[in-house]
Amino acid sequence: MTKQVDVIVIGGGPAGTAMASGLKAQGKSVLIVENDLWGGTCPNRGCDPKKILLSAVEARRHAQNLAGHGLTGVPTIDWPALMATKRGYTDQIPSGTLNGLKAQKIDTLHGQAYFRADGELTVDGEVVNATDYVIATGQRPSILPITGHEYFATSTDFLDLDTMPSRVTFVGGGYVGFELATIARSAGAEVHLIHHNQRPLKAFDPALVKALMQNLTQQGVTFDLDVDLNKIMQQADGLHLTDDHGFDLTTDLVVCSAGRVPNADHLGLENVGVSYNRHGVQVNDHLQTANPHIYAIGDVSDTPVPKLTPLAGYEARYLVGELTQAGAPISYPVVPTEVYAEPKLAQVGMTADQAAKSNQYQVNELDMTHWFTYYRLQTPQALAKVIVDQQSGLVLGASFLSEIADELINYVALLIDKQVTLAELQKLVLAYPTPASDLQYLY
Ligand SMILES: Cc1cc2nc3c(=O)[nH]c(=O)nc-3n(C[C@H](O)[C@H](O)[C@H](O)COP(=O)(O)OP(=O)(O)OC[C@H]3O[C@@H](n4cnc5c(N)ncnc54)[C@H](O)[C@@H]3O)c2cc1C
Ligand SMILES: NC(=O)c1ccc[n+]([C@@H]2O[C@H](COP(=O)([O-])OP(=O)(O)OC[C@H]3O[C@@H](n4cnc5c(N)ncnc54)[C@H](O)[C@@H]3O)[C@@H](O)[C@H]2O)c1
Repeated sequence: MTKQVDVIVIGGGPAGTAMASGLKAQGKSVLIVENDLWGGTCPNRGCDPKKILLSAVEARRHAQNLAGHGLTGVPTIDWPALMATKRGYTDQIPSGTLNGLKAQKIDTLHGQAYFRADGELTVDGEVVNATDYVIATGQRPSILPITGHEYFATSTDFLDLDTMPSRVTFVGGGYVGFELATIARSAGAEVHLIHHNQRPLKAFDPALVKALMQNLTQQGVTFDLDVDLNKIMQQADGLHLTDDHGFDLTTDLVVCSAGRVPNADHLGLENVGVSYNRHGVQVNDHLQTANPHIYAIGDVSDTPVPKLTPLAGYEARYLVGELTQAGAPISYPVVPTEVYAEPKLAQVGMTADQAAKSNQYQVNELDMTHWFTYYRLQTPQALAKVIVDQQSGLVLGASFLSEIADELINYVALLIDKQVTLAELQKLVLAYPTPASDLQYLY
C-alpha cells in the first residue's frame, strides 16, 4: 500500500532532522528518508569529527606557545588514540539520530529517494506520497576531473584515517584545505596545499589570509600557489602530482578540497519541474522550488548564504513556519564564518574592503598581539579589523585572526544583530579577564 503523509523530508542531516522534528511538533505527519548515515555530514564527517581532531591540535599548539614560558616540551599527537576518541563520538551518531527520530514518532525510511513523477516519490522503488516535499540532501565533495582523479581522497576519508601518512597534499585552498592541512601538519605529516591562483580563502580579508598563511608556513605547511594540477600518477615512491608547467610533487595521500557539489543530480528533479545548478536547487525567497509542493533547505539549496550547519537549522525553522502558516519571505541575520586553522580566521558582516568604498565607515585595524589575553597565551599573532559606522557608532563587521577568534566573532555577531552601539558597549560590565571583556578595547 502506498504510504501517504503530510510532508516527506529527503535527507537526514541537520536540515532534514530539524525540519522533521519541527513539523512533527506542529502536529504534521512526517516521513524522513536517508540513504546513508543518519545525522548527515556535520556530526558524521564534517564539523564535529573535525573539531574533535582539532582539540588535540589546539592543546598541542597552546603547549608549543607556552614552551619556555612555564611549560617544557611539546606533546605529540597520538593519531590512533585521537581517531579512537573521534570514533567514540561518531560511531553512535547514526543510531542515536535514528532513535531520536523514532522517539518523536517520526516515520523513517532508509534508502535512495527519487521523484518518479509529480506527487510520486520512490524510496528504493517503494512509492511514498505526501502533500509537500522538502529536499535536504546536502552536498558531497567534488572531485576534480583530472587524469588520475581516482587517486583523490576526500575530507570524509581524511577524517577517518587509521594512520597519518608521512606526506599529505590538499588540492584547493578553502575551508576544508586549510583546516585539514592544520590537523595533518600538527599530527606530524609533511603537508602541501595546492591552490590554482594567488587567493586562497577569497571570501576572507586578504591581509589576514596572508598572515594566516605566514603562520602556517612557519609551522611547516608548504603552499603551492598558481598550480593548476592536471595529473596524478601512482609510482613506486608515491603519488606524483603534476601540472603543465613543471610542477612535480610526490605525496602519499592527496585530498581533493576544491569545493562541494549539491546532491541534486540523482533525485529525478527533471520529472517534477525542479531545476538546479552547481550552487544547488533553485528556490524563491520562501525556499520553494518551481514546483509549489517541493521545497529545498540547507546545503543543497541555492540561497545567498554560506553552506553551514547553523543555516541548515535556520532554514528548517523558517520552513516549518511556512508549512504550518505561510508568512514573510526568509531573511537572514548576519552570518559569522570561521576557518578553524592555527590560528583561527573569522569574519562577520561588512569587510574592510567593502567599508573602504565609503567614508561613512571607520575601519579599526588592531594588532592585539601584546594585549594581556594574548601575552598570557603567548600567541605569535593576533590581528583584528573592526568596521564601525562613523555616525551611529554601530558595529557593522569584523575580521579576526587569533587563537580565540571563534569566541570574539560570535560576540560581534550579537552586537551587530542587536544593534549595540559603541557607547552602549562601554556601559556593560563583563567578567574580566576574558575574551568578552576585550570587546571594550576593540574600538
Ligand atoms: C569537512 C567539513 C567540515 C565542516 N565544518 C563545518 C563547521 O565547522 N561549521 C559549520 O557550520 N559547517 C561545517 N561544515 C558544513 C556542514 O557540515 C553542512 O553545512 C551541514 O551538514 C549541512 O546540513 P544539511 O542537512 O543541509 O546537509 P547534510 O548534512 O549533508 O545532510 C544531507 C543528508 O541527505 C542525505 N541524502 C543525500 N541524497 C539523498 C537521497 N537521494 N535520498 C535520501 N537521502 C539523501 C545524505 O546522505 C545526508 O545524510 C563542514 C563540512 C565538511 C565537509
Ligand atoms: N569551518 C567551517 O565552517 C567549514 C569547514 C569546512 C567546510 N565548510 C563548508 O563546506 C564547504 C566546502 O568547503 P571546501 O573547502 O571544500 O570548499 P570552498 O569552496 O570553501 O573552497 C574550495 C577552494 O578550492 C579552490 N579550487 C577550486 N578548483 C581548484 C583547482 N582546480 N585547483 C586548486 N584549487 C581549486 C577554490 O578556489 C576554493 O578556494 C564550504 O564552503 C563551507 O560551506 C565549512
